[in-house]
Amino acid sequence: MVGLIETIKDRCHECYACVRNCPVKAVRVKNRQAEVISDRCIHCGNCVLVCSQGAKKVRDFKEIAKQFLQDNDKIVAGLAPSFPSYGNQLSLDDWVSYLKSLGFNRVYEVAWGAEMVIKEYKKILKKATGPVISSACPVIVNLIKKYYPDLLTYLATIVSPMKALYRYIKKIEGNDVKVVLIGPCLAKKGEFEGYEDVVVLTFSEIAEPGQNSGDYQKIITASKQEVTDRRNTDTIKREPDDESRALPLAGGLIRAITGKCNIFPEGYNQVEGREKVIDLLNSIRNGEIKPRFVDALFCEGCINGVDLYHENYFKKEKAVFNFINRAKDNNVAQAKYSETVASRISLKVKFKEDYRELASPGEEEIWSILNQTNKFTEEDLLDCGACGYATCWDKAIAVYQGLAEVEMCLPYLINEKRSELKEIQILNKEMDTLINFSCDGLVMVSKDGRIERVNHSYLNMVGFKRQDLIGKRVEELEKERYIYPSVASLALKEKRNITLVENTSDKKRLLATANPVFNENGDLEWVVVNVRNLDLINDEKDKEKEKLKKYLDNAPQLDNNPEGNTGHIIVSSDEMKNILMTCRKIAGTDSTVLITGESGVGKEVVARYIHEQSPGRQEFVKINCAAIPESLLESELFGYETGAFSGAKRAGKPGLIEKADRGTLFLDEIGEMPLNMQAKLLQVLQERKLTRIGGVKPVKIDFRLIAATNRDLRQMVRQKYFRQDLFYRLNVVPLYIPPLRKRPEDILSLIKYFLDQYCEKYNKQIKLTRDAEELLLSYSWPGNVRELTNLIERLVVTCEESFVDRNIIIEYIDNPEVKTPEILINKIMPLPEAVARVEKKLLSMARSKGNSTYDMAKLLGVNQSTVVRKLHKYFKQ
Ligand SMILES: Nc1ncnc2c1ncn2[C@@H]1O[C@H](COP(=O)(O)OP(=O)(O)OP(=O)(O)O)[C@@H](O)[C@H]1O
Repeated sequence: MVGLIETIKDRCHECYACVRNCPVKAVRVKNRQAEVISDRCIHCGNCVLVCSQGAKKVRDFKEIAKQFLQDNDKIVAGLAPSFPSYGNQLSLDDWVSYLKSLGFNRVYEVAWGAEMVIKEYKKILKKATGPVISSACPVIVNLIKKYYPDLLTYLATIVSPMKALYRYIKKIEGNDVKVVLIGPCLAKKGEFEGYEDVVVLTFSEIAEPGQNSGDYQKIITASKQEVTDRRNTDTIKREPDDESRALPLAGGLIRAITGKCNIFPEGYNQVEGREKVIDLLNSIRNGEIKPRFVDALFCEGCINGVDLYHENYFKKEKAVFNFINRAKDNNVAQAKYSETVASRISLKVKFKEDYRELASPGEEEIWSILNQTNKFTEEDLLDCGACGYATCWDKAIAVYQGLAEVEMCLPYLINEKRSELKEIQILNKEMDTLINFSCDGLVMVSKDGRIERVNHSYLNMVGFKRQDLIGKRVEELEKERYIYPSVASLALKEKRNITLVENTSDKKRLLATANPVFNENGDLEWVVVNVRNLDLINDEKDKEKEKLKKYLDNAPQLDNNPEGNTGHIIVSSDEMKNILMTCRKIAGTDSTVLITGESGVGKEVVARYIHEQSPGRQEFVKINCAAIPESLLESELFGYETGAFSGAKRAGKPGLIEKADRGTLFLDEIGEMPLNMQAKLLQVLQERKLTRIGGVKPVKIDFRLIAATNRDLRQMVRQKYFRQDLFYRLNVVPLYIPPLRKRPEDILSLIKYFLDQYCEKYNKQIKLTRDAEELLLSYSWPGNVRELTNLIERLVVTCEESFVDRNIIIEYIDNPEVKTPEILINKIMPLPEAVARVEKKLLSMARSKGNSTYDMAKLLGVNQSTVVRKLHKYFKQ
């Protein structure tokens, strides 16, 4: 069913003013739009008045009125007695002239209907003893029908003045007449809904009827002379009486009936305005008062109806009094009014109850709704009223009843948005970091061809400053031959990936690939361009590369290493060189780094390297999450305030995180951190603030976090042992350190380095033979660099020989696997030797699987005697 008041989609911006101001909560918020529920609405129009966005639209009957005027010869208007208050306060003469210029045959004052109705009230009040509530205001009628059905018997069964006039017009003008009633009230429109021969318009609607239908403004300025001929020509014996014309003023009806006003508690009561009306109805319902008659108006008099609401009240009141006192020229002959006809018209009406009860939830259901917006205790119920409901409890009930949405809670939304914003800001920062530290040039171009983002590498390549490029059109740069041909411009035109060589004004050649990015509707949004300096790619002697090589050859010193094994970081493999290069690139930022790799590969060494490379960073604070007992971890990390718990030091203590302020916090073995601590750490990372145990004031901290683990964190996230949100927060710059066996180039450099170190330390002279080196090279190093340093130290300390060969080394490697080292072919060797190695390896594998030489023979697909022979050959068994 189409309601009288609709919401204009998209104009509604969730301010909930209509929810707040609807006296009967007939506004439902659905999909973030506040819509009026027509069968709960009482047509008071408050929602229309309070909506600052103009999102509430009252159904338009202007078209029907226009149709009446076009199609009918017989059309009359009824003008409500509040007309003097409207706009420029035209006289009755002017209104009649104007309406006739629109095509109306005759104009009736609704005051005639009021006169009929007043007579009827006088009649029934002579007899009635119990409460009689006036039914002249359709909002009051709707309110009682829908929300006070128990008071329906008190509602006067008399039609409103407008309806009385309508019945009179039909009688006097004939059934084929069409009627347009004009007044300030929205509810009157609803009162006549479903009628085919009558519509109700407001003063504003008739004063601005649209282009070709008369001109209200002209009438305002026209001289009386010009419009005289358009006046009513019917003669009447008298005008409506003053009381009827004063009906739109507060207490108008009671004054007309009794000649006095507001004489409660003697039995007659006058009540206007929504709060007072509702109080009065509640009091009657509860038996607290029993007035004989109530003149009830929902607005403060009809002169305060929705169409007149914004005008000054006293100006409006004065205008009506002036009209009654003939202060203006109102000598227009009135439409025909016959008292005999009027006296024969029935003014009776029957009102039907229209009460619809809503489901009421139990306490448990209400709390479960409240929980959804983080309200778990009474203290969480702020009752701020921002959602339109006076209390959080009322709002939860409205949610249950389908009138409100859970998310309508402003404090909750603000909190959510705040964290979202923080998240976005962090993501943005992280994205900037990634973009800026990419070696490739990156450019983001909007769909209208303007450069929106560029990274440092790109600026270096093209030799422009950021401000010279941002907002510039790629086509312009192409035209001016700064960067040409433009791959972005081409991709924008052709909407596909394109790679080409761009030239710059300083004669550089750039290999540029443009990738168009489309939105979900398939429309082009941006073009992202990836750029590499072609000259650098091609030039082997490129300065950058030389610089890099030089740098890596003279790797910097590390200090403050608790294991005390190394002063250097030794790298020879390309993998490790690349890792160090990334470390240097990110050193200047505060991006979080996650270092993964097997135990002993050098994760801590790399973490310290990043710290050393970071300019201005103060302490390097290392926390081994696996080493601190769970019960102490929180106080160690966060510190505590004086007397935070029994046994706490009297003076309190800063935590390790606080100690890392302006430095680097290295969380080793992060995978071992308990889940509850993970949540707390996440909060610190998000807010960059921490609160000591027992403290209330958060302390701001600025640190770079480097986390390391040898566990598979992704797998742990899947198994719910590790928080996904924390994982993403840590995995901003992921660094994976490969195991030593995957980078044999590092093995020999490390052996040489540690041999020199320990020989010097223990004053020894030891050299490794070639086959000893080969054995170490082919060993799988399950304990990685740590195992290597230990082995070398043990060797130097305990070995008496100056030349250590393969057989000696075997004794130092207690892992049985080494005795059958992994087949690693990194050099040409005699075929028999290679065959022997393979056979030995296969035999040892078969021996670990099979229980007997027969089993081994089966596994290897040879005779048992062959197995015995080969075992003897290789293992002397
Ligand atoms: N590239 C390297 N150059 C010199 N020494 C290294 C290198 N990599 C590791 N080390 C040494 O190996 C030992 C282990 O390194 P580190 O503690 O950094 O490994 P890790 O991967 O963090 O170990 P864990 O898994 O126990 O945390 C240390 O003594 C360290 O100095």
